[in-house]
Amino acid sequence: MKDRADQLFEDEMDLNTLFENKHTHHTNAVKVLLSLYRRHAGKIALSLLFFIIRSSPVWVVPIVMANVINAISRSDKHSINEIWLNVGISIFLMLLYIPMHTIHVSFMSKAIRYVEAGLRSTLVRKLQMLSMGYHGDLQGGKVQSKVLRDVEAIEFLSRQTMTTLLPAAIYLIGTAIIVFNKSWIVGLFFLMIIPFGVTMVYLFRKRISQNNRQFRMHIEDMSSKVSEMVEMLPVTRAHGLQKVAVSKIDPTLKKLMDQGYKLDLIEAYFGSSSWAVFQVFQMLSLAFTGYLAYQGKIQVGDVVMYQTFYNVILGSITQITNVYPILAKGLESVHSITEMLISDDLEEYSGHEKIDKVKGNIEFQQISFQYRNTQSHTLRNISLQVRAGECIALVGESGSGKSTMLNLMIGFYRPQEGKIIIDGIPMDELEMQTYRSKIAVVQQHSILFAGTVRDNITYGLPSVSDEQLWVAIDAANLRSVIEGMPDGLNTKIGEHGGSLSGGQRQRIAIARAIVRNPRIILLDEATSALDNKSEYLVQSAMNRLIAGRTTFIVAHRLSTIRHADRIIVMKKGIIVEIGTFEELMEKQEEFYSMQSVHEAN
Ligand SMILES: Nc1ncnc2c1ncn2[C@@H]1O[C@H](COP(=O)(O)OP(=O)(O)OP(=O)(O)O)[C@@H](O)[C@H]1O
Repeated sequence: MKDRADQLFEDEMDLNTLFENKHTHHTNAVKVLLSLYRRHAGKIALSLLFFIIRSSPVWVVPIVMANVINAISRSDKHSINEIWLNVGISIFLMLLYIPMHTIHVSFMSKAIRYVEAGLRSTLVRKLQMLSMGYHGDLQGGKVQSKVLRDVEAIEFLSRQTMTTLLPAAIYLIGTAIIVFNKSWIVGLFFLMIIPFGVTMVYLFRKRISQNNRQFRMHIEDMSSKVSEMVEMLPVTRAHGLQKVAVSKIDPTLKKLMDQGYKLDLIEAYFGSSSWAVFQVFQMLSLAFTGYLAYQGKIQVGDVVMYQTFYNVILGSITQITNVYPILAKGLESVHSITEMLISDDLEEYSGHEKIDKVKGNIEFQQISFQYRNTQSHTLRNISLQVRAGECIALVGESGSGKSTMLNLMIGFYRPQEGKIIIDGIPMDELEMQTYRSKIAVVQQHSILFAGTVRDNITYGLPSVSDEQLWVAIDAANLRSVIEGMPDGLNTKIGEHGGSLSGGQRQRIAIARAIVRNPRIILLDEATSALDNKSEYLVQSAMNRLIAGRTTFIVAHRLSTIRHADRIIVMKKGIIVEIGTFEELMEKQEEFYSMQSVHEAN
């Protein structure tokens, strides 16, 4: 039973609705960021309020300094108590900084952390909703880069906005108000710097954001190449192709390095130019207020005060301009994530009809199917009726469309023409999650994850008793293997099942299927040769799995083909023959010739 608090947290974390209404691919990154933070507006307002209180020394201290200097320089007009009072107020405000700053950070951090966790969780949810076609197009590394790197950049952007940008803006506005109150001539002089800052940001803005976009693309490219390289590692080593593999990555790294260097240079040029311009202005300001004091228009202490205020204004503008490149980088990441979150390339089927008991009758009606980005149809005009409990072997040359048939049955892809009907209900109307919970898929390369043997077998099932588990394990011929493991069912297996043999991995996948008690089984029989004993163990486990259930097997072994109720022979996306083993052998056509080639080999 899920905790109520957990459920509330989960609901709050799901930001998908925020992106659902946006059908444009040019969503403004700033707007997206604002909508992300909208639900935390209260926390941010409180955080800023405490920030203003904690920052009060910035404005009070220069006034105190001026008061003290003026009191000293005109001691005939001021009492010594003024000095004590001024210093006392400053010290009080400085001590107040400690609690006020902590409260300010705690409100801010809550808002940022929520958005960060919310974005990650929304991305993960979206990944589960996107179609298999989308995942096919997108390389794995890119997804990782979005979930890890881009969310981090957005967190950094938020943090910079709240710890640098907004504070600098508050300092700037607060100080300007005080200076204008004291002397509008000095105020006007100070404000002359602002147009300079704005012009500078504008000039650099375009170049920096273009460079950032290119840099991000290079990083995504690199991470997908590296993950591809890691995946290919066994093949690469086995063929002694290490040099080739490395040389495929080097040019990408070089491009990334060049682009990064270009970016650093632009940022350096941007930073140094603004520094120099502002320093010159500071000297001009000293000359200006010094001149006013010389003329007797302001007091000596005021020169110090204005100079300090000038530094605050200068510091704020420098901070705002310096933080711009970081903001640009973060906004680029917002853009990258938005791309994925607004994608409407969702799961192909969205029917609502739940079937409680799947019997396993399957009908293909005139199916034609073409993968996206391909020129021709992978399946053409497929019609087939399968009774519940029947075992169908799919055979045919490589690329003839056997795995595609299985993919269509799982509902990964939707045929452009024709219908698939399950127990009389068209797949379009079916609620996919309940339907799929009645299907078991055993692939050629059994996908295992890092975790215990038990977790791998019961994957995703809420409650499986030990008794049910052992029945499945026995049926999959795994008892002796598991009993021989150091921690039995709780033994950890490495990622992708690295510590198990091929046959053992297949049998774990078979146990995973058996424990689900599916009505429809889709099997991609492993082509890799197992030794006789292992083959026997896998085969007998498989026979127990498929007994009495509708089964489709992409079959490579003669024993499997022989025992199937019907064999479907495929060629270039169409069904060329259907029949039992004996019938097809008697016909002496496609299947017969395939078998003779097979035997000759
Ligand atoms: N995701 C995909 N996108 C584009 N084309 C694909 C995709 N998957 C498969 N194809 C193409 O569809 C055709 C049929 O592939 P399929 O995997 O169904 O064949 P198969 O009969 O199972 O082959 P094999 O026995 O080699 O596994 C092939 O030409 C293949 O290149």
